[in-house]
Amino acid sequence: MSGYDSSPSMSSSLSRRFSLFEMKSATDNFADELVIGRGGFGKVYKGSITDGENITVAVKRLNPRSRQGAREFRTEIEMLSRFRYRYLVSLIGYCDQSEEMILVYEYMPRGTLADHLHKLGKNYSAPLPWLRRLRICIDAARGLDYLHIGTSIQPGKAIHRDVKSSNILLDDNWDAKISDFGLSRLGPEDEAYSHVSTEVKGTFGYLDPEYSLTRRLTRKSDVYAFGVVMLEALCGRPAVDLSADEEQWGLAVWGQYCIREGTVDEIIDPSLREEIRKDCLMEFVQIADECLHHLPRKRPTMAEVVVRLEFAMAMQEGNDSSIVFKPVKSALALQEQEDSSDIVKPAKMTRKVQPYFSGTTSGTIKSFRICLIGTVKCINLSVPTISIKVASLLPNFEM
Ligand SMILES: Nc1ncnc2c1ncn2[C@@H]1O[C@H](COP(=O)(O)OP(=O)(O)OP(=O)(O)O)[C@@H](O)[C@H]1O
Repeated sequence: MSGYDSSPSMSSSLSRRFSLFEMKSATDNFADELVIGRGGFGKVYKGSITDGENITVAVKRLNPRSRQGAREFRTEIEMLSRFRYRYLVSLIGYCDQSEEMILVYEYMPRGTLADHLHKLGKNYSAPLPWLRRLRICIDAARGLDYLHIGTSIQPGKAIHRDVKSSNILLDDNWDAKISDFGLSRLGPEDEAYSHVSTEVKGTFGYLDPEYSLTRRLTRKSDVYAFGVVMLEALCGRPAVDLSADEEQWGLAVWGQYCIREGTVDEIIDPSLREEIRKDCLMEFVQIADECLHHLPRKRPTMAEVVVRLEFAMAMQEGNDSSIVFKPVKSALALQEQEDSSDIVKPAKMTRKVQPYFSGTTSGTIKSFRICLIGTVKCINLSVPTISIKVASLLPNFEM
């Protein structure tokens, strides 16, 4: 029996149900040469199915022994059958036969935003130009806005809960789409700040501190994570970098500190310095800073983020030739400078990770690195699902 109960309400007429035989022939019996990626819940293969014509697909084979995986498998099908939009990756179908749980997606040939930002030199030779990064951010923001609010034709009302650069996929035209809905939640129905109480889930480096503390999940937790993605795009740094100096381990805190100190130039991706217009950079940095505000209600909605990113893009595309890089402070930073209690200063961290909050909760850390600072040793762990005492990798705040 499969770990997934495929009641008729679960499967959508829009998603095709494949047999295991079809999945094996699509992936040459799950051949290793066809593996294009690995996530915490299994391998992803490049495959081919026929539906009148040959279609290239991405086949995600989940670990059948993972109970958590079974839940996420069901959620992914429910969400992607309900929400269909050009900025969300499309689910073509699924297979739930003989203990197997397999998802079939449209194939995204240019991989993930994370690949292009953090795997330069491996699969990708040239850094992404600034305009492309901006467009990718706008596409991803549109996808999230749709998920949060929907359109007049199709209401949204969901929270993604695992927004990160490795869940932003890129197609042939560099159009970006949000993927990985296994952790997402439906609701709440009404205004942006209403919440649902849930176990704390997500990925370190992107977790909204307020959600981590209170378990009150709102759309603003996605906005926070999106702010981290924006900083990644600007800086070319991962959300958590344990090989950096201790005060720079968490990009969210480090980035905000630099924004408020007017030292963004220290962390901006060097390949972008000649490209970014000052006014565009100011706007971009200000949006990111607001997305990362410690109070969820002070963060913008994704709809506002879309509009403002489009504005930033218009600035970048303007004809004015004053493309200069100068350190900037966001308006928010300037406004809050008056209130010193709001200024976040990353303190020098002690060697051991400081708990930013505590409490036993279930975290889906699908893969992370433990780096022994000062040595070159890195251990890659892949843990399907674990229960943890949550300790954020963010440094302590000096108040
Ligand atoms: N639709 C797709 N088209 C092309 N490649 C894909 C697609 N979906 C996933 N991949 C590749 O497979 C990799 C693993 O994806 P997956 O969603 O399983 O894990 P992840 O999001 O990277 O990590 P995790 O889900 O564990 O947090 C991705 O990084 C990407 O390279």
